[in-house]
Amino acid sequence: MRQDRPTQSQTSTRSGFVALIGAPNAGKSTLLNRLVGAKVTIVSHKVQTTRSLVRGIVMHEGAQIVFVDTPGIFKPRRRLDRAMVTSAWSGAHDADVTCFLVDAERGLVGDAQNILEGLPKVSGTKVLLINKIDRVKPEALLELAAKANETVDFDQTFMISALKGPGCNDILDYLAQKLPEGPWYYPEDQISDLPMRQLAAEITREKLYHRLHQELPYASHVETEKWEERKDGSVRIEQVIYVQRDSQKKIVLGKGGETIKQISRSARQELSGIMEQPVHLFLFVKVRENWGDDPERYREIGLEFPS
Ligand SMILES: Nc1nc2c(ncn2[C@@H]2O[C@H](COP(=O)(O)OP(=O)(O)OP(=O)(O)O)[C@@H](O)[C@H]2O)c(=O)[nH]1
Repeated sequence: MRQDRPTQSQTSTRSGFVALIGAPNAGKSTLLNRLVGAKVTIVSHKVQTTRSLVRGIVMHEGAQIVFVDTPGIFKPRRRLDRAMVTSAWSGAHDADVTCFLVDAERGLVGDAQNILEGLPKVSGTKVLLINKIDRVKPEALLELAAKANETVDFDQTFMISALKGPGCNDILDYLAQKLPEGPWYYPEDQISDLPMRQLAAEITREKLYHRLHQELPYASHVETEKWEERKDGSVRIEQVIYVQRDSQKKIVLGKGGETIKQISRSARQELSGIMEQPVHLFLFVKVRENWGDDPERYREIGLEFPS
């Protein structure tokens, strides 16, 4: 999964992989987008938004820090769940540094506690990030930090608010000096390794999450099928939203196609902004009953198909 370290000898630079792991909704995607300074991964108030490993690249004080945003780790039930959780742990096992993000308000309960107990098996530097400090009293933070450090001997602990900013720059300062010496993996101006087609599909999926409040988004999946750069400088993108039932298709379309129009409009606006060019976005909804059991769909998302 991770790339081999480039072979040319260079000693003045540092580089490495940093996995962000945590329970669903801990704030991993929010943190990654803040550290990178741009949107590379989707955020929603619903859990389990991130499905595969997304890399966000930060240049800081001569170091290239390649963050790997993992799906939230939770007790898997469906096949898709299993693939997501396996992918998250493999992100940690491959990394030079693993940052465990905890939601300060929720504390070390349920999934967060299970991850904490699994962390001793992960090698490399381990960092505790206590997030959402804007939501709790300072005393509670110290208690939480002490409790987590009883189970895992963290190399460093940071108190942060990924949403508001405090503490986030300190993480970069620390990581920049902690990563091993070596040449950079990616060009200096690259901020993500997510192909544009996939990012475009993720943006539409985010709009689906925001727009529809039922259980539906978990049963849906977006793929970019066509991508055509036009002579006038615009791009024409066709995407398919896969759902599992006819009733779900109706919900996505909405009355007179109103819902899908709104989803399309906000996805198009965001994409045009990111790509700095006009975008024509066409969305289609298809029913595919068993997409959750189809290996091809997993490959598209970037996950291993669990047996
Ligand atoms: N108040 C507050 N809210 C935050 C903070 N960081 C993240 N959030 C919110 O927490 C929610 C979940 O954030 P995400 O970044 O999607 O969480 P995630 O860990 O990537 O979630 P999954 O994709 O489910 O694994 C969103 O509504 C964020 O706005 C923070 O520092 N303070």
